[in-house]
Amino acid sequence: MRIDILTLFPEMFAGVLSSSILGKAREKEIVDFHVTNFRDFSESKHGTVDDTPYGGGGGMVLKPEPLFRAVESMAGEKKPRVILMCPQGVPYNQKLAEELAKEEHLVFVCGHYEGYDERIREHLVTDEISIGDYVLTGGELAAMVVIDSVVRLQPGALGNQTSAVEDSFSTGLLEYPHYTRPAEFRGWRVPDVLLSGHHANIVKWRLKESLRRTSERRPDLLKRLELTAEMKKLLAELEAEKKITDKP
Ligand SMILES: C[S@@+](CC[C@H](N)C(=O)[O-])C[C@H]1O[C@@H](n2cnc3c(N)ncnc32)[C@H](O)[C@@H]1O
Repeated sequence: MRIDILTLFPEMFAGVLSSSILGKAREKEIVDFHVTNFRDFSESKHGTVDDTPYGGGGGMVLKPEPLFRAVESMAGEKKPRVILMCPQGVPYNQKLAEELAKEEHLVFVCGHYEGYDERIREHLVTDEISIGDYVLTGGELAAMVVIDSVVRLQPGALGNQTSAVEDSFSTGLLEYPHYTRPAEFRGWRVPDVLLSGHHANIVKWRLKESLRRTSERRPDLLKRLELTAEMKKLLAELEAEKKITDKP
């Protein structure tokens, strides 16, 4: 997979793209990152990339020419998916991460200042993504969030460390709790089933705890999920347990 990042602050990416899973994915040639300062594509000799808004008002607006020229310089047989990081975009989630992870080439456009010339939205980008209902100073941190979540889904990126299949959201549920050694710490014991070595019981316990956690923390996720017969049974068990503990 190739990932291009168009930014006015390329230095922000150095640590993130060379560390941990992303750094290893790059070393293993699973992903190829290209970070470009789109100021280099400015038509003005001073490298101007922004201007005041037509109609007046505060803040500066990113001009269309540098970003169009930067994207158009990426000659390739297939047109890349060009993603504008933007608080007005589609809310980002794991489903979208999985969809983007299948692409061969992604281009991230990181904005700054007040916003973009609307023609960038209308005629250059294919997607607009928001990482949440809050406003950042620039699109760089938002792009890093999306890139991290997409790269870790590439085959081989996580090595044999772990699998993304059971992660929260991939299954439609929040993940079950984890424990490691020691089996007892300050009097708090690891659930017996995890020490039992009984694989089928462990699988069942994990599913039940995933359901418990999701129904407690994110009931909205449960509502969207197509429940299997086993899930329904486990949810009924959880409900019965709740009734017992709720008793005065
Ligand atoms: C200060 S913000 C501009 C906000 C804009 N005036 C608005 O109200 O929509 C500057 C840049 O940060 C990025 N940004 C800010 N919040 C974001 C979010 N929640 N998700 C993705 N990108 C964001 C975008 O690239 C945006 O162009």
